[in-house]
Amino acid sequence: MTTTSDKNDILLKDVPYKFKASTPALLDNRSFIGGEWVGASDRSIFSVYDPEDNAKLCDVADLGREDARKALEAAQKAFVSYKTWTNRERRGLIRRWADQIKENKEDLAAICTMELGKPFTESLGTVKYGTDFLDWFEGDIERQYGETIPAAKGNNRIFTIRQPQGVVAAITPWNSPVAMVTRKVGAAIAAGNTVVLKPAPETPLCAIALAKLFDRSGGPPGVLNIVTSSVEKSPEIGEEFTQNEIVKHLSFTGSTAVGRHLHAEAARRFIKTSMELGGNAPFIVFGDAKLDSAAEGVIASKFRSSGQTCVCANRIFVHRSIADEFAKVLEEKMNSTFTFGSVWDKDVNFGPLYSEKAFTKIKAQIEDAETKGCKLISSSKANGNYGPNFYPPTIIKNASADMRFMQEETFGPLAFLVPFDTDEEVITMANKTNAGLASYFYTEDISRLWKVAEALESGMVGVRCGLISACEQPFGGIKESGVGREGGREALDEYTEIKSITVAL
Ligand SMILES: NC(=O)c1ccc[n+]([C@@H]2O[C@H](COP(=O)([O-])OP(=O)(O)OC[C@H]3O[C@@H](n4cnc5c(N)ncnc54)[C@H](O)[C@@H]3O)[C@@H](O)[C@H]2O)c1
Ligand SMILES: N[C@@H](CC=O)C(=O)O
Repeated sequence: MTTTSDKNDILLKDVPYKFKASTPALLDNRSFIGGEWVGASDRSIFSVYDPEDNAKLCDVADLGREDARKALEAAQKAFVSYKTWTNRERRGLIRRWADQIKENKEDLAAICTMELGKPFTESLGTVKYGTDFLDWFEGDIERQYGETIPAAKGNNRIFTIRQPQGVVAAITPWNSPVAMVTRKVGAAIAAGNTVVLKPAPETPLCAIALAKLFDRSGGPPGVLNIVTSSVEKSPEIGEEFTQNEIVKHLSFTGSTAVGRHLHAEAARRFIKTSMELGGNAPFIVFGDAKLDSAAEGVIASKFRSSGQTCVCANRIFVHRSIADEFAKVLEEKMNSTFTFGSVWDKDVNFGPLYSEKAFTKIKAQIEDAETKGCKLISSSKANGNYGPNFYPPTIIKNASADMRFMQEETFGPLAFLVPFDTDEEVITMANKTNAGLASYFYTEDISRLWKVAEALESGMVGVRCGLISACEQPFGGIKESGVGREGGREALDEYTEIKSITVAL
């Protein structure tokens, strides 16, 4: 365990050399509990690294179970008065938070680029996507209606109201450190709950910055708490979240393996869960598809964030009659779309993987494909040295169903093209996975469009569209991709309890 010698040593003294923002004010390395900026009670710290060169960026407070308990208690205390706020008052808070983020979007994007390695221009897009959720919840919160239900007994009158649940414990992944926070925390707080958030150890700085902006928006102490922790200590935070009776809802986004464990632990105490887990999206190009637009769809879906999103196309099925021609069109688009270089250069739109671990995983899928005789075509423009975790956008022709990527998320920029012959065959292959998050397909045939959209086993389907993520859409999966929906009209329902009230006249 690494510790600091002095209680105040944790405070950042030097701004990390990579942080190119107008003001360093948003950058902090402490946790936020009950409105106070704090280090770990045992003073331990962990390091955050730069994905562009693996150099250390800074140390961050490494909180443990006891600190998590304090944060839950602070959230519980805050709930007592926060639950009495009217919907309009909460709406005002969400509005001010969103405005603060918009005013500081460049600084927040710079923090995202620094800790995730996302090109700065893409980070600005991700900050906008994250703020969209707050705009959406702000609009929705005053429309949380109940119902009047005709009673079977003549003298009874039944109606329903929606109430906040209490303390929400939230855990987020590294791959979308702004939007995954606002999508959860924004909905929970808009609905009247208080929150303890544990961000990913790889990208805690965006969550800390978001809490600073929440604080500046007049968020009451304890309504939002941030508990930063290392990879080693995250499981003990998870234990506290699932065992402490204060927690009424565990909202998790991350891998299916960790989600399965937390879901089972939460079930022991009947804690409500929202589980946004891994995907393995099929992307089908039928023989009648417009090849240009299908190739654009693959570029958008497969290579967004260098292939590191849960909804990225993972298995690309192409009808055999157009397979060679499609690979050519895709290669041309790939070569004309991406610009490589420093992630701080505004023209650069493709960055490194987030870590050495991610790089090792995709290398294993590449070796598997090469051993099985596949041909790899990498972007011809990626001819410089872009750092140790960089892998160029790559097409893998003639991939087959016996390869590793068919059953595991690639989470990297590898476009595996698998030929198919019939609609029935491709739907069977597309559904042959435990994941069920997103699916995509391209066709010009209206009857096929409906049949395939209904047959695909996933929570979300993109038809002639490679980018489906939006604040107004119910985002979530079926099968082992999770439970519940975030965003859309369903989001606030997820964070409220429905209560029926029967009045006898
Ligand atoms: N469905 C969605 O909306 C969605 C969105 C983004 C990412 N994801 C998925 O997330 C995964 C990538 O993220 P990751 O690598 O950070 O996932 P991960 O499951 O390893 O980690 C996610 C979070 O859980 C924490 N964690 C790990 N073990 C824990 C434990 N025992 N108790 C408590 N917390 C624990 C981590 O520190 C991190 O904060 C991919 O599978 C991706 O598909 C899903
Ligand atoms: N950021 C992604 C989620 C998965 O990684 C999205 O919302 O599209």
